[in-house]
Amino acid sequence: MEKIVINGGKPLFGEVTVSGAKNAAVAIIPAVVLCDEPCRIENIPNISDVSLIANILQDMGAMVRRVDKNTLDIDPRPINTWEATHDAVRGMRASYYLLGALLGRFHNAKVALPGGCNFGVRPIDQHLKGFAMMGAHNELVNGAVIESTTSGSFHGARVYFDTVSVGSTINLMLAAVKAEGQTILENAAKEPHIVDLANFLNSMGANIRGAGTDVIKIRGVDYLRGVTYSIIPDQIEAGTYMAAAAATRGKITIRNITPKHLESISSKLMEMGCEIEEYDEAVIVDATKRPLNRVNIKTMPHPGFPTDCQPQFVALLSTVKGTSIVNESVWDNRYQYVSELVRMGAKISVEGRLAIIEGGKLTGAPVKATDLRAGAAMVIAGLVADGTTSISNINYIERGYSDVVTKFQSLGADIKKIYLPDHKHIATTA
Ligand SMILES: CC(=O)N[C@H]1[C@@H](OP(=O)(O)OP(=O)(O)OC[C@H]2O[C@@H](n3ccc(=O)[nH]c3=O)[C@H](O)[C@@H]2O)O[C@H](CO)[C@@H](O)[C@@H]1O
Ligand SMILES: C=C(OP(=O)(O)O)C(=O)O
Repeated sequence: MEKIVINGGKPLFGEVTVSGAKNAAVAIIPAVVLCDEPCRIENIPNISDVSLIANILQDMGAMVRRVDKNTLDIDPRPINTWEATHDAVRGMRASYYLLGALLGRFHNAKVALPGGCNFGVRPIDQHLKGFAMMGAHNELVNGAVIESTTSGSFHGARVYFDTVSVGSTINLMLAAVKAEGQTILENAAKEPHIVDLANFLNSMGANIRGAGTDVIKIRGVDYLRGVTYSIIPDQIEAGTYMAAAAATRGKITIRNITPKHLESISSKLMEMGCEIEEYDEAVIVDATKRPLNRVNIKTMPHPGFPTDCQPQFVALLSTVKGTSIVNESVWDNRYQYVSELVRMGAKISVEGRLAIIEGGKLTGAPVKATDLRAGAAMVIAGLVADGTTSISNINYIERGYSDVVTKFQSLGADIKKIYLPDHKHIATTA
């Protein structure tokens, strides 16, 4: 078993470089399935979700070659199946993008239901509604696999999403890129990774307009050429380091970022009393100047405050005097980690979608990562807490954070990863 162990209480100082965005990488890699030539993808984060989706493509016949730690060459031409039903597919959320990509390429797809972080129910009704409007017949097989089939014709459609959904917007873009005619997506999500995916597809010859607004128009094309493409910086990883700098009352420079993607996070930190200096591709967060203020936060689809930074900011607010209220408006059940922060002395009560946080002192404790960003929240709490925090289930953290231990070490944190022998059952004799 592996754990992250932190001796807390040291403010962070120095510089850290953000990796490529997880949620862009895990959409762009399956999008390569639609391409008619090989592609090179750069600035790929070194995380387990990327390895998993790359392995899934390889199992389907794609030639995948790791050029270096952050670059993948993918030749999708040898893929000769529209089935992805093995266990790895269930190991991550974004594997459901294979539904849109395979429908787009083969007009048929059979893909296992996805996994990903557990926030209660994560429905895919809007994805399936869109595929059906484009001519697919969707069936849930044995409660575990979605089979989407067509009689050959797969065409554009006007799809109005009942809810703003990142996954459905991406999946429908993938399905529509090579479909016959025009697809119009209304009430579409506007996250930076949606724009990145559209830029990637357009660089290959797709015809997508409006990504980043709530109406996206896609005219189907016949051929997508191979390209070299570099993934955008990770907004959420950047937001995590920003929260960590504030929580430890430190001052850090975060490089390889897009300031525009961080506006909701920067403005919340400024409201708390942090000083933020923005450059073209860097941001400095300075929390050394004055005591921080309590704030309220409501998570929203982009450009609102991202739900994927909610746990990290709850950890930060647990250290800030006064009562802060966080309203999680995207997910029904994204506070499962709160009981772990409470072990560390945080005073948080959860009422439905609200977390009410009474800021104070944190003390090191053994805690677990209950999901990816919950794990990041434990790291932030551990960096602030008096004493030692050990975090288990760090495989969740490694789903989405490249080199998290070395990056925090470079900011002066006393943090390390340890390997513990697995507990063996010792047989007893009568
Ligand atoms: C791999 C990836 O990019 N994951 C992100 C993606 O997840 P994901 O794409 O799964 O999240 P969505 O944006 O689709 O979900 C947003 C809301 O819409 C609801 N919904 C979604 C689809 C659907 O068919 N029906 C429906 O009701 C969900 O229950 C949720 O309440 O966006 C989330 C919201 O920013 C982030 O937390 C995840 O990190
Ligand atoms: C929830 C997340 O990821 P996923 O949708 O892949 O579970 C996340 O990145 O915070």
